[in-house]
Amino acid sequence: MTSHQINPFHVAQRQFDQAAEMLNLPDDIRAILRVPQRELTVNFPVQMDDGTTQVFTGYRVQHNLSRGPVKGGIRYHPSVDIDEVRALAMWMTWKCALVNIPYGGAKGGVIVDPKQLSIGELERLTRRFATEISILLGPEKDIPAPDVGTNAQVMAWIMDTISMHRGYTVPAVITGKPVNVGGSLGRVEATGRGVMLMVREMARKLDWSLEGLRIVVQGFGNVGSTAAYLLHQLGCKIIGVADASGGYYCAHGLDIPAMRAYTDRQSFHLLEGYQAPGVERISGSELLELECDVLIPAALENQITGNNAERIRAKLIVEGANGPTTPDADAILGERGIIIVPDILANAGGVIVSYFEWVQGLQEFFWDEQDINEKLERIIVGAFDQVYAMATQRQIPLRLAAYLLAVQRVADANTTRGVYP
Ligand SMILES: NC(=O)C1=CN([C@@H]2O[C@H](COP(=O)(O)OP(=O)(O)OC[C@H]3O[C@@H](n4cnc5c(N)ncnc54)[C@H](OP(=O)(O)O)[C@@H]3O)[C@@H](O)[C@H]2O)C=CC1
Ligand SMILES: O=C(O)CCC(=O)C(=O)O
Repeated sequence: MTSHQINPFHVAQRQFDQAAEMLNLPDDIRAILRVPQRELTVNFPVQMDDGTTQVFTGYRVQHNLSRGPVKGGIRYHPSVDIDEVRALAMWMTWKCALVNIPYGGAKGGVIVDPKQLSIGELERLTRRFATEISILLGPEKDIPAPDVGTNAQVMAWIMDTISMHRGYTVPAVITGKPVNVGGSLGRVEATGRGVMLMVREMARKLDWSLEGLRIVVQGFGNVGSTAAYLLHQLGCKIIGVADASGGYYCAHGLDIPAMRAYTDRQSFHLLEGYQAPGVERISGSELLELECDVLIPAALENQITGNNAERIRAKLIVEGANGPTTPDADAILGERGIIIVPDILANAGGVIVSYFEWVQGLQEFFWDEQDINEKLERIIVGAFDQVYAMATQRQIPLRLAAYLLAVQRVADANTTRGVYP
């Protein structure tokens, strides 16, 4: 099966089923948690620059609302489909529960390649999509954020659109906004910062020095490029990075600040065309299979599967992306002794600082960046310690330990609230 044929929702359900079985969850709770609570599909028109009208399809899925309003990003990508959004929404539920912030999980997406749109088309698409899903949104109901293909500017348009409908500014309806319209300091870097902290914590457990640690990063967008940059600053050697255009490899370590400066100058932040002495072009699959200490998948789902898991030569995988490793690959990597810090922990830095942004927006009192980074570190390292302790005590993989903790919390909230009548 190729990575495109693996259904992410089936993957998410398999992961849940394994945890539910080990937790011995009652059948009714299993049935509730196995599927999303609410799903909205919208088909909406957008006027294109050439005067034609195109109809786009988008989704907002709310997986579980038992622990609070739902939270999760909005993705713009040609391969978005309802099952991908369902999976991403379910993973958000577990992620928020694992780091113990008062949210359920949601996700949204539009089937579109944002690179093919003009800035005006992107704004019109965003405002129309926001209007279509606005029946679900609100600071007390559902709070979106950025994901693949969206950014702070897109969040600002969504906030502005919802505010236009309400007749007053509603900053807490969305997070990941620019700082000048109520965004939080530290949010842009938060997911990559969390990934960096997870590499640091796992290195401590393994007694590895960060100096010279050989790291490969797949995906050079918000998450991948920030993680690469922060780890480079700590003295790690980033030997390979890739975006959708392919990979870049240098055994002595890539100049990550220069690569970030290069992508900042390109439209859509692409690496395509980057050249430097000693840097080799390699394919995306070669990049994943490079010999290294740490592999950080930070692009899309289903990158490490039953097809390539035998060829992965990292000692540690820290999942910046959601769902980059399938259960078949998990089993193979586990047998080979490769440790995985799972997505619902490793990339939780983003939603943690989104939580801070929401709180700051609701109270209209803003914190400084040091305060935010310290709070982020305390929460994500605290969650790591809990997961690591459980995994060690029960001799199970970190992913399973994370699921046992998270799923139990969500199940408990569901049970405490009760099923009416
Ligand atoms: N943004 C956030 O706060 C959070 C994001 N995540 C997850 O992190 C992952 C990345 O998100 P984010 O960084 O925000 O997204 P971006 O859109 O900022 O970046 C995505 C990156 O992945 C690259 N990419 C896409 N397809 C491939 C491929 N086949 N091989 C290699 N690289 C590829 C893109 O390349 P190109 O530009 O060439 O298309 C781009 O560099 C996703 O799984 C997302 O769900 C998780 C938690 C929070
Ligand atoms: O910041 C958020 O609210 C959610 C980010 C997100 O989509 C994710 O963690 O996958």
